[in-house]
Amino acid sequence: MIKIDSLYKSYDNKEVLQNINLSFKPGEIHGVVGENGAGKTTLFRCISGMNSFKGKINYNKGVIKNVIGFLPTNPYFLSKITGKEYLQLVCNARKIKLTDSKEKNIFDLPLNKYAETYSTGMKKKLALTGILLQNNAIFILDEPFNGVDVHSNIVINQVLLKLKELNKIVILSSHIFSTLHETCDYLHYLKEGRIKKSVDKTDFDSVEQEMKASGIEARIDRLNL
Ligand SMILES: Nc1ncnc2c1ncn2[C@@H]1O[C@H](COP(=O)(O)OP(=O)(O)OP(=O)(O)O)[C@@H](O)[C@H]1O
Repeated sequence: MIKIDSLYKSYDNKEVLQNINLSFKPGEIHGVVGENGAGKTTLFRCISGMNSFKGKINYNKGVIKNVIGFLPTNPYFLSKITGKEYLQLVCNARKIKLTDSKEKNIFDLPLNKYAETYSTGMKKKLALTGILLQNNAIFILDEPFNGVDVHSNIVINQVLLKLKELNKIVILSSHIFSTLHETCDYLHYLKEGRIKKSVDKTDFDSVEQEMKASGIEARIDRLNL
């Protein structure tokens, strides 16, 4: 289990996460939702050990960074590295033997091409394949569905459910409620750096309504259409 207690994070004296208290158990899929700039990526970076923070993040089964697969919103690849070489590299990092990259290429990516030349969606799928091959215990997926085609979205949905079945901890962000409904067990609504609401599946609609209602009409009125 991952347990976050009283987490605070500031950038240049500006507090972007305040008093975050959350726990994530194996076999659970958690969605983190919130407007742009609410702090989702910052929270993910803190959990992954990429950001410093105040407070506690404990994992009862060892060191998080050794067992975590983090999928960034926009994965970045070194130049002159093919998709196949990238998969080899991430497997080497975990001392995992990659025997047949062709068979593991579930998104039918052009593995012999340089990864930096891939489209946005292809880059995301390559990075996701990489963390799946690493056999991680924890998956943090920052907008996994964004920029990915419909068929791949269905594959990712199925992958998430498989990870749940395998007792992994999965934490993701998305702005697409229908997808969250299909995959997540819990939703955490982050607003201006604070958890405004945490709900289980039976209450997802209330979060959706609350997010949609937050000032939409007043904003549109300002345009004087
Ligand atoms: N490296 C940084 N330096 C300074 N401020 C940052 C940095 N990264 C993020 N921020 C600020 O922290 C706040 C939270 O950003 P974050 O990227 O975590 O939001 P988010 O919820 O992931 O947004 P989005 O939905 O647009 O991806 C924002 O106000 C952002 O401007």
